[in-house]
Amino acid sequence: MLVTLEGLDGSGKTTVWEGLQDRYPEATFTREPTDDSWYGEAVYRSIADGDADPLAELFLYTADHAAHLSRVVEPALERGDLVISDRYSDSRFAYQGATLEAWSDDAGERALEDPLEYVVDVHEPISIVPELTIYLDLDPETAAERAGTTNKFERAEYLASVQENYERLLEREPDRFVRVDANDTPEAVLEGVVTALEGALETK
Ligand SMILES: Nc1ncnc2c1ncn2[C@@H]1O[C@H](COP(=O)(O)OP(=O)(O)OP(=O)(O)O)[C@@H](O)[C@H]1O
Ligand SMILES: Cc1cn([C@H]2C[C@H](O)[C@@H](COP(=O)(O)O)O2)c(=O)[nH]c1=O
Repeated sequence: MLVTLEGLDGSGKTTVWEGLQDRYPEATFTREPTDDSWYGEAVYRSIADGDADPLAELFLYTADHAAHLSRVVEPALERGDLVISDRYSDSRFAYQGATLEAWSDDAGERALEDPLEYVVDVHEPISIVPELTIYLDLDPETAAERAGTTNKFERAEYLASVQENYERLLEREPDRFVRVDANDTPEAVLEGVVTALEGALETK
């Protein structure tokens, strides 16, 4: 079963992902962007470039996703593992959807009518939809504060448009997403996530 953790920068995904490793020692834990491939390295170069081309950046992230799927996710699912990924396709839908929304304002004829839908469509033939996605819900100001504004995405204004996109995704697929309040203590957030995960494992 493929389970993904999503939310704004600083919402606590990595803290939860690390906490889950003690609870589910047999599971495969992975992340996007990948941190052990040249595809992931290319993505991190793009993140560090405040002037990166937004469309090129989308396809760098998507290339990293394709390699992540074929090298890590699919083999683990074929073994029957529980796979838990810290970020996955929804991050692209929400983040690159927001970046491309801003880009479209000045793109003239190249403007995308609905950037989020465009990014979803790019993934449709190549990706695997998670069975459960846990959304750690936190307001953009607290998220930016917790994240410490270390990269170009971690600004409250940008995160507000990312949050709007996440809300659209939750509305589209209410059965796949479970919302967990990320304002709680780290321990309470982890318990909320474990409860959601146990529920999904039971109905499997
Ligand atoms: N529930 C919580 N309450 C308060 N602080 C938290 C909570 N969870 C995590 N933090 C703190 O917030 C910061 C960001 O947490 P974390 O790295 O887990 O977030 P993230 O969602 O993975 O961020 P990013 O997407 O930027 O990697 C860390 O300093 C972490 O200790
Ligand atoms: C997978 C993915 C990530 N991002 C952004 C979100 C973060 O600001 C950075 C790095 O992620 P991390 O979890 O903080 O290490 O990349 C993105 O814009 N699109 C994506 O698909």
